[in-house]
Amino acid sequence: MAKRTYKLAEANSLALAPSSSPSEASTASRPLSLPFFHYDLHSIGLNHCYSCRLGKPIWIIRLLKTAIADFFPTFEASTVTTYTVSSPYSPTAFLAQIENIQDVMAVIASAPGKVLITGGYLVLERPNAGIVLSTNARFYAIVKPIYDELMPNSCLWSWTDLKLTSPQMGREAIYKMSLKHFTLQCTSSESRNPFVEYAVQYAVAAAYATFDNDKKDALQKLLLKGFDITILGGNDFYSYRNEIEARGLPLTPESLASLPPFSSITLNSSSGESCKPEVAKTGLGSSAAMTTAVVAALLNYLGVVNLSSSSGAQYQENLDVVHIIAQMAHCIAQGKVGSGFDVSSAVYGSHRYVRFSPQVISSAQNVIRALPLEEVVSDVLKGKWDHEKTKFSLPPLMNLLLGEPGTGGSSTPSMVGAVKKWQKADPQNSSNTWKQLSEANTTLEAQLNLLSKFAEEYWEIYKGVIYNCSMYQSEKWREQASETISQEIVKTLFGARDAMLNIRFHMREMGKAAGIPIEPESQTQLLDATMNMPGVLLAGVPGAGGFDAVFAVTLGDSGQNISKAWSSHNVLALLVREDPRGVSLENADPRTNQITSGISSISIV
Ligand SMILES: Nc1ncnc2c1ncn2[C@@H]1O[C@H](COP(=O)(O)OP(=O)(O)O)[C@@H](O)[C@H]1O
Ligand SMILES: C[C@@](O)(CCOP(=O)(O)OP(=O)(O)O)CC(=O)O
Repeated sequence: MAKRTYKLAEANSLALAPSSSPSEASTASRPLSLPFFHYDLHSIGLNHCYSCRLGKPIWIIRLLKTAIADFFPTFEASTVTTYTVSSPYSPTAFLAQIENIQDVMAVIASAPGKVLITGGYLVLERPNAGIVLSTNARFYAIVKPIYDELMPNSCLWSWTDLKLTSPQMGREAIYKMSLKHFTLQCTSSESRNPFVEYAVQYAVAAAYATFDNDKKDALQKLLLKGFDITILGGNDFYSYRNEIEARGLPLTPESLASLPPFSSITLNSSSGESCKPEVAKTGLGSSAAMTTAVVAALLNYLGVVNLSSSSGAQYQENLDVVHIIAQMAHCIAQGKVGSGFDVSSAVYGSHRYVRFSPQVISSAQNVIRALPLEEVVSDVLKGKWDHEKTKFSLPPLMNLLLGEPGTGGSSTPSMVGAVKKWQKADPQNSSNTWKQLSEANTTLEAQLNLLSKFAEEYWEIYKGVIYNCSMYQSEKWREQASETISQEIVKTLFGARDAMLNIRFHMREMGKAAGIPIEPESQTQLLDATMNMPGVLLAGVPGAGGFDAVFAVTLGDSGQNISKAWSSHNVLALLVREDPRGVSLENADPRTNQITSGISSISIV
């Protein structure tokens, strides 16, 4: 066969597009010029990896083969003798990644990060609602057995092994888990991860609580093989401003895109800055997405739920089980029952949320438990979960944009504590502010829903208005509308803007009264400047506010210009966008996808 070179057209899409020459192929759409390596997979020993995995093809080979087979339906493995790849990974790094990535037994689940655009603080109390958008930032959990075979006599053991790896934090913790009480003992001295620890305990207890005796025997065997759990958070969850500055790169999304996937996480120094959390984060809800991904992967692995077909009533019931176990684990690990919107969006995706009544998980909160964990979990599973989730998404042709003004974020629990203290100390003024905030939140939601309705009923007119307005500052929008429907649409755009301005005003008042920086002065200046940029509908501080990344809702294609304008304000536009998908199972280790998308060409000889 003649040597031919193909370009991998899209990240993660395995479609192969012919390219005219190898040199053209190797410059395929990479954001920044990284060093490229060209090598033949056989020469770096990939054949060996291929054959030593009990005859099971490892992902990379399988994916490459699928890609090639798609292109040449008659392709057979034996007809290809050489795969040459061009990749930003050196041969050693490529192999090291691949060695990490295999195993047919592995269950991989992912859950999204979120942005709470309305309802910060209020959503803590029923029946206030919050609008939460899930994002394309995803957290992954990979669960597989530690041992392929059961050890002799292992059926007599009452402990199993748990290994938890967080490569981005350089952490690995080893535990022993009691199969009787589901307690965990950390046998390595590494720092612990309470979110994952509770996720494991509750997921295993949920399996015992729901299985009949036959299934319990099989469960016991599976548990005795141990759990090997790897957690990986997408770069979007973390702040990389310092790295970008240290590398001398511009503060742009392109620089962010040039970072290796699943980069190491920067820890904030604990030099007395009480407002700074442990990890330098963007505020997308990493702990909730992590807990949800681990719970979903484990519940699937153990056979409690089956998320592999994503429709129907059974699927919804399965999601509800993941939601309950993830809420329990997240609340107990955090040491407080928050509103739960972040776990809810990690499970269900974008929606309008009303919290669950906190007493539904009170039996899990009793430190001195009279009941075995299995019964506690069973109780909570059967409890009256009264949270509400209503479909919500941004109106068409509108985009979510996030900008990071500083680095490191704020600590939410201390801000919530301050607001609660103010509510107690000044009940009258605080309830007044809450009432006005609640009205403004409702108005914004209504205006956005109305815009979606206009899009549905008058698509062409809607599209025209949005694209026209996307090019101008809001003060020029009225000039863009000549007839009644267009004028109504523009009026609704202003309705949404005004509601947001109201929300911001009352959030600032609340911050001043409670003595905390909900919309600090620096953010006010940034948000005012942003709302005056062409094509910006609205901007605000998400969730609890503070120094986390700010959000903007932009019209049409104006986002790119806003990223540039932010860059000149020393604000880093993130790569995050709205993605309404909630928790899901994945076909492959995300690091494999990154490898295949990092390969710009394959030459077949
Ligand atoms: N990749 C990771 N590996 C291990 N733990 C992580 C990882 N990402 C986040 N965490 C945990 O989650 C915590 C941050 O969660 P949280 O305070 O809820 O922030 P966020 O605003 O992102 O939700 C971190 O302090 C850490 O304990
Ligand atoms: C104050 C809140 O209503 C919203 C907090 O919103 P954030 O989005 O700031 O949350 P974290 O991910 O915990 O930082 C508290 C709550 O509802 O839990």
